[in-house]
Amino acid sequence: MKTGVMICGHGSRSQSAVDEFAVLAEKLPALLPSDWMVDYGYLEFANPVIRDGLDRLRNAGCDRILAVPGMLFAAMHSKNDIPTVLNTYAAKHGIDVKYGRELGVDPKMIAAAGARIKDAVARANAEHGDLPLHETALVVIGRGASDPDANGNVSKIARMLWEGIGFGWGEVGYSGVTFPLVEPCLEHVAKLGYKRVIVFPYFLFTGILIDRIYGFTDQVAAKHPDIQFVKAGYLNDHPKVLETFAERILEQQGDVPVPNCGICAYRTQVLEIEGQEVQKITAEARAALRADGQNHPAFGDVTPPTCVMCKYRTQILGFETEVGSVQESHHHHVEGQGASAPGSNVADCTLCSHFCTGMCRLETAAHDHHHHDHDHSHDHPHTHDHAHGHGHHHDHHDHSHPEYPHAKHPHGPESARKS
Ligand SMILES: C[C@@]1(CC(=O)O)c2cc3[nH]c(cc4nc(cc5[nH]c(cc(n2)[C@H]1CCC(=O)O)[C@@](C)(CC(=O)O)[C@@H]5CCC(=O)O)C(CC(=O)O)=C4CCC(=O)O)c(CCC(=O)O)c3CC(=O)O
Ligand SMILES: [Co+2]
Repeated sequence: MKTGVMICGHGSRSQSAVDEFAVLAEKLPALLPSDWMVDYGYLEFANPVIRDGLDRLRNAGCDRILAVPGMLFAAMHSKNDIPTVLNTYAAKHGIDVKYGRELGVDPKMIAAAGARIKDAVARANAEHGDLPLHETALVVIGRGASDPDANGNVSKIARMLWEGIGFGWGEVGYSGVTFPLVEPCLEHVAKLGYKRVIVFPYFLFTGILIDRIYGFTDQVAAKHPDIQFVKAGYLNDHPKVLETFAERILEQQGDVPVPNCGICAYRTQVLEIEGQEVQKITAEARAALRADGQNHPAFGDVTPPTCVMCKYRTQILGFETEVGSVQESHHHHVEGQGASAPGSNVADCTLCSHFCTGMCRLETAAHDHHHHDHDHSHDHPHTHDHAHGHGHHHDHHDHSHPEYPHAKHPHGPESARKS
C-alpha cells in the first residue's frame, strides 16, 4: 500500500498567500513517514486545484489517500466544499480517500498563537517602552464564517490567549461574514481606556484578508494617536502549527476513525461527477454504512465532541433551520481561476484604495454566500461569472442556503458599506 497525503488549502488571489501555503507543504513531509508522498491543492482561485493534487498522488501509485483540510475551523469549506470535492473524486476513480479534521481548538495551536502575540508584545516594549500586560488589551481577529461553531471557537481561543498570557482585557472581531468586523471592534476597544492594543489575526497565512485586518488597524490607529495599536503576526508555518497538521494526518490511521465531515451520517451528500448524473447519497444510506463495518464515531450512540455543536446535526440557537441541509460544494465558480484572477490587484479596484475592504462582496455576503453572477452597479473585478468552463451545479439541481441571519447586524458584514 502506498500512502499519499493531500492538503486541501483555501487558496487566494494573493500570490504571497499562495507562496506561504506552499511552504507548509514543503515542510510537512519531515514530520511524516518518509515513504509517504505529500501534495496539495486549493479550493478557490489558486492553482493547483484539489483534483490536480489528487491526480498526482494517484498517478504516482498511491492507493490510500489521507486528506486534511488546510483550515483552522470547521465551517463551510471544511464541512461542505472539501468533503464534496474529495468524495466526488473517490467515487469517480474508485480510490480510497480518507478525510481528517480541521486544526481546531488545540493546545498546540494556542501555543503557536501565544508565541506570535508574545513576539508582538516584546516588539512593542522595545519600541515604545515597557508596559504591564494589565494595561494592554488583546484583540483576536478570526476569519468569520456563517457557522456559529467556528465563530465560537475563535472566541474560545481568544479567551485562552487572554487568560493564558494575562492581558488586561480581550475582545474578538472578524474579517468578514459575521460581526463585529475589524473596524467596529477596534473602535469599541479604543473606548476601553487601554494604552496598548495588540491586534492578532488568528489566520494561517497572509492574503487579502490579512491586508484588510492590518489596513483597518492602521485606519483606527490614525484616529486614536494616544493608543498604541500593535499588529501581531499571523500563525504562518509555526512549528506547532506544522505539528498539529501532522497530527491531523497521522491520527487517521487509528482503529477508530476520527469524526469528520467526509463521512457525516446526518446529511445527504451530493456528488457531482462530470459527464454523469448528479449522485445523491442520503443520510440514511450513509448511516447504513455502519452495517458495512465502517464503525465511525459519527454512526455511534454518543455524538463525537467535534459534532456536538454542528448546526447541520442539531438545532443550534439562531440557526435552527439548517439542520440536515444537504452537503455539497459551492466553489466551482472560482476554482482554479488563478491567483491573478480579477480583483487580486487593489490598484484596479474602484471601491478600495489601499487594501480590499470587502465592499465589492457585500452583496454576496448579505444575500447569498456563493458568488452568483449578480448585478454589480460598478465594474469591480470581484464579480464571479458563472459562465466558466466546467458544468455548474447551480443550474442542474435545486439548491438553496439560508441567508446568514445577522448579515444586517450594525457591526456586521454590511456595515462596511458605511465607509
Ligand atoms: C478574499 C476572499 C477571496 C477572494 O475573493 O479573493 C477570501 C479569502 C480567504 N478566505 C480564507 C479563509 C476562509 N474563508 C472562509 C469563508 C468564506 N470566504 C469567502 C470569501 C473570501 N475569502 C473572499 C473575501 C470576501 C470578503 O470580501 O469578505 C466567503 C464569504 C465566500 C466564499 O468563499 O464562497 C466564504 C463564506 C462562507 C460562509 O458562508 O461561511 C472561511 C470559513 C469557512 O470555512 O467557511 C475561512 C476560514 C477557513 C479556516 O478555518 O481556516 C483565506 C485563508 C485565510 C488563512 O490563511 O487563514 C483567504 C485567503 C486570503 O485572505 O487571501
Ligand atoms: Co467562494
